[in-house]
Amino acid sequence: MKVTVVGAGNVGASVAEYCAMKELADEVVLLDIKEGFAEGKAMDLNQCATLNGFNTKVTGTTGDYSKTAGSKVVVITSGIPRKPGMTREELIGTNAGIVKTVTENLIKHSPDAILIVISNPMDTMTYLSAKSSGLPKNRVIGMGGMLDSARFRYRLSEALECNPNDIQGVVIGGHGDTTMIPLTRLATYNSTPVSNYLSEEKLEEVAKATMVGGATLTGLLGTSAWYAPGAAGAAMVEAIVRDQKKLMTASVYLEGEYGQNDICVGVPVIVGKDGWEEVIDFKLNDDEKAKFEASAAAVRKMNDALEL
Ligand SMILES: NC(=O)C1=CN([C@@H]2O[C@H](COP(=O)(O)OP(=O)(O)OC[C@H]3O[C@@H](n4cnc5c(N)ncnc54)[C@H](O)[C@@H]3O)[C@@H](O)[C@H]2O)C=CC1
Ligand SMILES: O=C([O-])CC(=O)C(=O)O
Repeated sequence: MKVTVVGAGNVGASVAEYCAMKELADEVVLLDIKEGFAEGKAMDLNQCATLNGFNTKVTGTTGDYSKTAGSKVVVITSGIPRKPGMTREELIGTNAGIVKTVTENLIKHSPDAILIVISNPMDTMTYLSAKSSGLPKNRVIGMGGMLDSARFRYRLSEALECNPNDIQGVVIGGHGDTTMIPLTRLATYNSTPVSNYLSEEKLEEVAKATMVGGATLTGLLGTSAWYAPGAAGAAMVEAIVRDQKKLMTASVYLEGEYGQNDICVGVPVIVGKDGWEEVIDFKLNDDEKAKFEASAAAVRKMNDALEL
């Protein structure tokens, strides 16, 4: 079984590394347009096989899509990342063209694949991929909410001074600095509401830090993050190839769910071998519903800039 990752940069190489480490496929194909880059990353990763004890083979290619043929899952990370001070939305001018071309090329060689879109602005790139691939809606999934939820859980664990794995928490809505919605009301510490332990002010602080999580890292690193984005991408690959039926937040094409139509935006979904299989209704309260509507409106405005 084959998994392809397009874009062998920071995020793509990280997705490929986690996929190899977890042996999620027999072969992981890395494709990039920069001459020799994907081949180099593949060689470096293959030289980890005996050190980390994995049997997945990594193949690198400069733009040869025939090597990606028959992939079960493809992960799209190609495009530019933001620099400090930029928003994700500012990347649309460059990344829309890249994501559209890449999607079309991938589908020619892997018509049965499930697409995981990571390139930013992710919700709009997922919508573009869904439209330009013509694939059934369940086979196009945007990765953002898993990362944002992981950051939310981590920030909550810092505030509670506890193990992050004891925290449950979900972020829905758009994957943008102002559009994501950390669902503080539903977050728990081993099944007990986090509000039992943290003040309103502290919870607000955690939610705000979560929303600008990507921007904070971009400010520190000079480019955007890759370890947690790579791990989140690989977790979605795993849910598909191992048919885990996991509840994950992902950007998917909505037809009435959460009151939205003809848009890809982050909602809780079950992920398994067929892609995203079902949207789960979290029964939002009025305040959360209003935030979700505003978030979807902002994503929709960005989608309007696309030439479909
Ligand atoms: N959805 C999310 O949660 C996250 C999204 N991102 C986004 O992922 C994207 C990639 O980020 P990084 O890996 O840090 O950037 P990077 O610059 O390290 O890597 C991007 C790679 O894409 C390649 N590329 C460009 N055009 C291509 C094409 N037409 N075909 C094949 N490859 C092509 C480049 O040569 C480069 O190697 C960015 O748009 C970034 O904003 C990053 C982190 C999290
Ligand atoms: O912040 C960025 O531009 C990259 C990204 O989406 C994230 O790390 O959440």
